[in-house]
This record gives sequence, structure tokens and C-alpha cells, in this order.
Amino acid sequence: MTATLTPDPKVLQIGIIGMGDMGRMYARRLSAAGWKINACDRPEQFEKLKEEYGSNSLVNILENGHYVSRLSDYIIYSVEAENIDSIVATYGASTKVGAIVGGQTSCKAPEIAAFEKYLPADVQIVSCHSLHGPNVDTRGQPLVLIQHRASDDALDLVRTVLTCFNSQFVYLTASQHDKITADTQAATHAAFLSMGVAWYANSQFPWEVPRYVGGIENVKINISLRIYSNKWHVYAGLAIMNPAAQAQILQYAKSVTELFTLMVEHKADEFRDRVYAAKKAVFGGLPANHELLLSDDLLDKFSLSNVPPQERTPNSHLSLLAMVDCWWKLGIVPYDHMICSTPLFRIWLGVTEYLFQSPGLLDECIDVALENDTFRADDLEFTVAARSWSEIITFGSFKLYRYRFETTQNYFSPRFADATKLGNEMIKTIFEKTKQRRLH
Ligand SMILES: NC(=O)C1=CN([C@@H]2O[C@H](COP(=O)(O)OP(=O)(O)OC[C@H]3O[C@@H](n4cnc5c(N)ncnc54)[C@H](OP(=O)(O)O)[C@@H]3O)[C@@H](O)[C@H]2O)C=CC1
Ligand SMILES: O=C(O)C(=O)Cc1ccc(O)cc1
Repeated sequence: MTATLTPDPKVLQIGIIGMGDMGRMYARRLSAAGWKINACDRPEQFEKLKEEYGSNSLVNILENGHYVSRLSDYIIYSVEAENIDSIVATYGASTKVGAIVGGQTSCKAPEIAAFEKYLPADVQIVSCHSLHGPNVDTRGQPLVLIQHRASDDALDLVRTVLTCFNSQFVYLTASQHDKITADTQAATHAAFLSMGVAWYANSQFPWEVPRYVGGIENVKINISLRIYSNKWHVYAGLAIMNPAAQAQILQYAKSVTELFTLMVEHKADEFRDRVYAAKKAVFGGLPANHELLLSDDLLDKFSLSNVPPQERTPNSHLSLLAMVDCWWKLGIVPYDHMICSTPLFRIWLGVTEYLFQSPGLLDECIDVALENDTFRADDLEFTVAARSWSEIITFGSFKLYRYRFETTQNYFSPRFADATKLGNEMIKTIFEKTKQRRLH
């Protein structure tokens, strides 16, 4: 039996368990739209949070998830994916009779399993996932809704509450969600994580190195730093806990290794044929009059470096060649996922498209890869890093993931503020450019 839920801000109470970056963003936006929020983080954060939200009469800070659960009609768990099972195990039984429960974790299989295991049978399950970070403008961004164990009325209520984000709702099952987000996020993150580790291993701050000047380099640097400025567990969770993601990261490392091997063996024909076969598979279906997502001007705008873009050094772009190779080998057509894409994925797709579709650029990159040693040491470190991330993820080691992530994070941390500012502008500009593509 399900209780009647009224989508009226005067009556309905929304619970948020986990007041980290995403939980706070939800609390801020929902309370600004007039909804009553009951929220908590770990009990040790109670006093601090109470003080912080003291002036917001719509945000009621409580000591723990039991108090949030017994009062609220729609509860969102916004906690680390790794801990979802134990947190739902702790608070699930306190859920108000007939309430709706959802989660914000990036991988839905473990979240849904925890809900099914610990929530009383009268509780409905509608999960969600905002496909962007906490500091991105929510307007127009994909927001996945999963009507897992719930009536149409319950889904309607969740939609009514989350409408104030002005995001674009995408309706999926939990397994569709995990498959698509693996396609869009897993190898994308692996590429940027590997760049960071490789630069660190070579003791480089790439924006200070003249060979790292130019539009594509700007994107690599900004996005890599953006990822490293975030919390390690966000990326660890979605890579380690999603089985589809592991296969993709493994393929990405394989593509990097095989292409690098062909490069150092100078197997020019085999290398060129492979890159062109990947190009045909991934970009072959685009219409002849297809306009590139990104342009030179746009890419040059977002630089952390002081070296003028005219002094650009051609690069082998192993990370990008391997990305397209990986999509080809896995049968992924990235354009099919625009409706469910994150800002980073759209940017990464834009850059790969720019490299593969700008006249002359791909051939220049192939020539550099085969004949020029300028980037050889960087490419070697990149290959080692990609393999190492793949091993950590396949082995499922949160501990080693955290260590590798945080040592690299410390190295780059002085530049996070600048990179985040530029990254936000870049995301905004590219978002405008790619709007048409997402909607059609
Ligand atoms: N950041 C992002 O870009 C996005 C993240 N997500 C997903 O959203 C979820 C939250 O991410 P995010 O906000 O970035 O991470 P945070 O680490 O900032 O937030 C999680 C919060 O939950 C708290 N927490 C842990 N255990 C409990 C508990 N028992 N009771 C109450 N609170 C608890 C954590 O405390 P403590 O730190 O002490 O453990 C932390 O404050 C993750 O699953 C992530 O994958 C989804 C979309 C985007
Ligand atoms: O855009 C990206 O890929 C990000 O890095 C931000 C992000 C992280 C985790 C998610 O579940 C969704 C978005």
C-alpha cells in the first residue's frame, strides 16, 4: 500500500542524506524554489551544518539519516557510491511509510541493490542522476530519472520537485543508465586521469612547457585539472562499481598500448590504416555538411599558458587517437549518447572530432606519432599511466585509486582555481555550441 503524496511545497518535505558538493547544490536549489528540506551529513558534521544553514529557514539540519528519513516524503541519498550499501542499511528502515527514495550516485546497480535490500516494501524507488558537477549551471543539462519501483504518480512528484533545475529529464532504467554512462564517462575519465599522472611522472606543469601550446592542449590541461580538483571517490566509484566501465577502461589502455607499440616500431602503414579504420567507424556516419563542434578560435581562447598559439608544436595526440580506436573496438558511436552526455564528454568528443575531421590535422598528427620524438617520453608515460589506471580499476582497489589520484592532485593543486574558472567558461561555450546536437 502506498501513501498519498502531495506535491505541494507547504506540505511535502524533501530529505537529503549526504551534504557534500552535490547534496548542498540540491539543498540550495530546491530551497530557493520554496521546497522544505530536511538534511544531514555524518553526525560529526551536525553542529557545523546547523550553524551554516541557520539563516535558511527552509533547510532543517538534523543529526543523522534516521531523523531525515522519518520526516521526509522524498529522500535523496547523495553519498559516496562505495558506502551506499552500508548507509542505506543504517537508515533505510527509518524511511517514512509510503515515502519515495532515490539516490544521486553515479552508478545505479549497487544503489538500486541497496534500496531493494533494505527499504521497506511500502517505500517507492525513483532514482536520479544529474549528469554534471556541482558548480555547473543545471539549466539544459541531462538529469536522468529512474522509475524503478514506483507508480507514475511518484515519478510525477519527483519530476515536479526537480523541475526547478530546468534540466532536461532523461528517462532510463538503471541498467540502461549504467551502460550509457560507462560509454560516456569511463574511458573519458581514464584519458584525463592518465594525462595527469603522465605529466606528474615527467615533472611537468604542461602549461609551462612550450610544446604544450595550442587549442587541443588547452582542453587537455583544463579538463584534466578539473577532474583532479574534484573528489577522488566520484571517479573511483563510477569506474570500479560499474562493470561495463571496467571493460571500457581496459580497452582504452589496450588501444593506447597497441598504438604506442606501432609508433615506436615505425609500422607506418599499419598505424595509419588502423587510425583511418577507427575514423571511418566513428565519424563515417556524419553528414557531409556537418559543422565541427569546436573551432580553432574557440579552443585557443581557453589557455592557462602565456605562450602565443602561433608557436604551437604538432603533437602525436596519442590520448585522442586511442579514444577513437577504443570507441571503434567497442562499437560505440559517441553521437548516439548526446542526450545523456556530461559536459566533459561533450568537450572530449568535440576535441576528437576536431582532430579527426579538420583537414590535414589528422595526417600531421600521424606523421608526428611515427617520425618525431618530441612527445615520445610523454607518450611512454601516458601509456604506462593508462595501463596502471586500468589495473587499479580492474583490481577494484579504492585504496590504490585514492593514493594515485591524491598524489597527482597535490602536485597540480596550486592551479585548480584558474583551471576551474577557465573550465567553467569552456563548458558554457561548448554547451551552447552543442545544444542543437543534443536535442536532435
Ligand atoms: N561531484 C560530482 O561531479 C558528481 C557526483 N555525483 C555522485 O553524487 C554522490 C555525492 O557526490 P559529491 O557530493 O560530489 O561527494 P561528497 O563527498 O562531496 O559528498 C558526500 C557526502 O556524504 C557524506 N556522508 C558519508 N557517509 C554519510 C552518512 N552515513 N550519513 C550522511 N552523510 C554521509 C560524506 O561525508 P564524508 O566526506 O565525511 O565521508 C560527504 O559529505 C556520489 O555518489 C557521486 O558519485 C553525481 C553527479 C556529479
Ligand atoms: O562531466 C563529467 O564527466 C564530470 O567529471 C562530472 C561528473 C562526475 C560524476 C558524475 O556522475 C557526473 C558528472
